[in-house]
Amino acid sequence: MAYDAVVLVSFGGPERPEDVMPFLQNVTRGRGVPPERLAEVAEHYLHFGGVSPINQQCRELLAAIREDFAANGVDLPVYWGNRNWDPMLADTVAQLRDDGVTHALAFVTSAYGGYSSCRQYQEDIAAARAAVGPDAPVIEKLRQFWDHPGFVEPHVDAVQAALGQLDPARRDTTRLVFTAHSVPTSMAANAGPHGGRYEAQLRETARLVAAAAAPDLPYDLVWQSRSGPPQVPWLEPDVNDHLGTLAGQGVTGVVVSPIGFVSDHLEVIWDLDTEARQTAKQYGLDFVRAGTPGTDPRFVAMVRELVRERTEPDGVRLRRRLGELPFWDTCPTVCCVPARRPA
Ligand SMILES: CC1=C(CCC(=O)O)c2cc3nc(cc4[nH]c(cc5[nH]c(cc1n2)c(C)c5CCC(=O)O)c(CCC(=O)O)c4C)C(CCC(=O)O)=C3C
Ligand SMILES: [Fe+2]
Repeated sequence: MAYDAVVLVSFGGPERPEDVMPFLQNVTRGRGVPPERLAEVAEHYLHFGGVSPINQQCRELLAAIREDFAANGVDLPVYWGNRNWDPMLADTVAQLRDDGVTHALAFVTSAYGGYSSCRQYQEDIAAARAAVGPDAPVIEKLRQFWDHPGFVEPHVDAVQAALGQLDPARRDTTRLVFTAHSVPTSMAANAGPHGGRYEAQLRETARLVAAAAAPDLPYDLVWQSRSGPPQVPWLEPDVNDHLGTLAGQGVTGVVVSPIGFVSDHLEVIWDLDTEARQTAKQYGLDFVRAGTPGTDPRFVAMVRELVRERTEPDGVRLRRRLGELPFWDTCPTVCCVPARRPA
C-alpha cells in the first residue's frame, strides 16, 4: 500500500479559560458524566489558567517527528488533529483532502487497546472523514505500542531517575506504583478482540518497566482519574487509596510512574503531581513522579518504525517488541465495542 501522509491524532485540550467548558462538553457528550464531576474537572484546568499542556506537547512531538522523518529519509508530510479540541480532526482531514492526500497513516497518542484508548480514536477518525465527505482520504491507525522499546525504555529511564531522588537508605521500603487512567469495568472487560486487553497490556508494560528499572523492588499497577457516576464500577484501587494502603504496610516512599500516558498532560500534572503528591504527604510517604516519553528521541523514532512496518515490503519483520501478549496490526471490526447502555 502506498501512503502519502502521517497524522498525529491526540486527545486535545483547552488553551484559554473560556475554552475549558466547551472542551469538557466535547469530551463528555453522551458519556453520562455527572455535572458535578465536570465542574470539578473544570477547576483543575482553571488552576492552570485554563491551559492544558497537551496541545503544546503535541506541537513539540509533531516538530520532533518531522525532524526525525527528514533525517531518516521518510518522505511523508506529518499533520496533526485532535479528538476534542482545536486543531479538530475534521479540519485536519479537510486539509489532507485539499492537499491531495488519499491514504494516510494515523499515529495515536495512546499505547493501549480498549474503547477510550483505541476504538474511540478510530470512531472519531471515521466521523471526521464522514464530515469531510466522499473524497476524504483513507486513514489507517498504526498499531498499539505498549511493549515497543521506544515506549518502554523512556519509562524505564524515568523510573530510574525518579528512584535516584529518593533516599537510598530507605530503598528496602520503597515501592514502584504504576498508574493508568481508570475506565469502567465493563469497558475494561470488552477491551481488545477477546476482552481484558487494556488491563493485560498495562500489566505487561508495568512488568517490563519494573524488571528493567528496579528488579529488586515490588511494584503495583493502580488507577487514576476516575470519572463517571458513582454507581458505575470502575477499575480500582485508585492511586490515592493505594498510597494509604502502602503507608499502612510500612512503605516509606513511592515512585509513581504514569505508564498509561505518553506525555505530562493535565491528568498527570493535576491528578498525580498535585492530588496524589498531597495524599502521599498526608501519609508521610516520600513521593517522586516519574516522567513520560514526551519527545524522547527513542519514542519519536518509534513513530518512524511503526510507519516503516506499514510502508516497507514485508514490514512485519521490522516489528520490535519486548512483550509476549497476542498482537494485531489492524483492529477487527468487533473489538472494544462498548457495553450497551440500559435504555
Ligand atoms: C483510557 C483513557 C485515557 C488514556 C488514553 C488516551 O490518552 O487517550 C484518557 C486520556 C485523557 N483524558 C483526558 C481528559 C479527560 N478525560 C475525561 C473522561 C474520561 N477519560 C476516560 C478514559 C481515558 N482518558 C474515560 C473512560 C472518561 C469518562 C468519559 C468517557 O467515557 O469518555 C474527561 C472528562 C472529565 C472527567 O470526568 O474527568 C477529561 C477532561 C486527557 C487530556 C488531558 C489534558 O487536557 O491535558 C487525556 C490525555
Ligand atoms: Fe480521560
